[in-house]
Amino acid sequence: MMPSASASVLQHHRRIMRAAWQGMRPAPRVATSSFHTSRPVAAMNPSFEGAESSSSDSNSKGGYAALLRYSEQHSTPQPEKFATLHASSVEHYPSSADKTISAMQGNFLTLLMRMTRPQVVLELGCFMGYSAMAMADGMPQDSVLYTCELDSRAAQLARDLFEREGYNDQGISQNRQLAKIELLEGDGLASLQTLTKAKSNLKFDAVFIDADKGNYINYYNFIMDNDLLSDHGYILVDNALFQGLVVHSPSQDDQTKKKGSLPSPPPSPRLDASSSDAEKQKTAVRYQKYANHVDAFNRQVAKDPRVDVVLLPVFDGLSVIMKKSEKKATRS
Ligand SMILES: C[S@@+](CC[C@H](N)C(=O)[O-])C[C@H]1O[C@@H](n2cnc3c(N)ncnc32)[C@H](O)[C@@H]1O
Repeated sequence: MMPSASASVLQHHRRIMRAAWQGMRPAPRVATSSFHTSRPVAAMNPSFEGAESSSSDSNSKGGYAALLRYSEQHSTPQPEKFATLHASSVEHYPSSADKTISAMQGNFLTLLMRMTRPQVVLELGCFMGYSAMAMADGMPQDSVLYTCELDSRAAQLARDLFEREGYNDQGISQNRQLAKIELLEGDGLASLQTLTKAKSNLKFDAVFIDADKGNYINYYNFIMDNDLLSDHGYILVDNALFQGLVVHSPSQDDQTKKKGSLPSPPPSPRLDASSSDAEKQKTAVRYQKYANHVDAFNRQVAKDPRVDVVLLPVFDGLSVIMKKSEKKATRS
C-alpha cells in the first residue's frame, strides 16, 4: 500500500532525524506537501532530544516530527511554485536536491525580507534558485538581488526559472512588482570582485552565504574588509551548525567533544546499499571537513570586534551577523 502524503512526510522527517543524528543529509524526497524539509534541521536542539529513539514520533513527548508538523500546520504555506521548483530539483539533481533550504526556511527568508526591506541583496550559492526566489518575494519591487552560482547547469535552470516567473531584466519594463534577480555565473568570490569593481559604492542590505563551506571565511572577509554592508545591513550564514558536526571539529574542547566519536558510517543517499565501509567512511570524513571549515568560520566571526553575531540553532544552524552599532563600538 502506498503511504499517505503525511505518512511519507513523517517517514522523511524520521530519516532526517536519523541522518542528522549521524551527521549526514537525508535522501531527497519528491515534494508531496507544501512543506518539504530537505535539510537536517535543528536535531541538535535539546528540545528535540529523544525524538530519534521514539517509536511513535507523533506521540513522543518532545518528538521532533510532531513539533515540526505542528509548526507547519501553524505557518502560512508557501506558494505552489516552490513545491514545483523543489520537485524539479529532485528531477535534475536526484542525489543532491537536498541542497536547497527547506520550505520553512524559505518562508522565514521571505518574511525577513518583508520586515527589513533590503534594496540590494547578495546571495552566494544559488543552486536552482529556491532561496533566491524566497528572498525576492519579500523584497521591495524596485530592489535587486545578485545571486552567484558556480555550477553552469544549475545556473541555467535558475535563469530559466527567474525568466519564467518574471524576476529577470525584462520584467522591469512591465510595471514590475517583483524584485529583480541577477544571476552571476562562476566562482562567487570572483563574481563579487567583478561586481564591486563595476559598481562603485555598492552596499548590501542583506547577504545570504550558502555556497562552498571552505570559502565562507573568504566571502565574509571580502565583505567586511571592503565595507560592503550598508549601515543596517546584515549577513545570514546557512549551515552554521553543519548537521551537528561542528561540535566534533578539532577545535572543540575535549570536555565537550566526545572523543573518537566521528559519526558512524552514514546512511548516505548518495551511496547505495552495496557501498563499502571504506566509501562510507570517506564520505563521513569529507563531511567532517566541511564542518571543520564552518567551525573555523564561526570562531573567527565570534571573535571579530567589528560585528555582533547570533548563531541560531534553527534549520541547519543560521548565523545572523551585523556590524556593531557606533554606540556599542565606542563603548567596548
Ligand atoms: C547549498 S547550495 C545553495 C542552495 C540555495 N541557496 C538554495 O537554498 O536553493 C550551494 C551552491 O553553491 C554552489 N557553489 C559551490 N561553490 C561555489 C563557488 N565557489 N562559487 C559560487 N557558487 C558555488 C554549488 O554549486 C551549489 O549550487
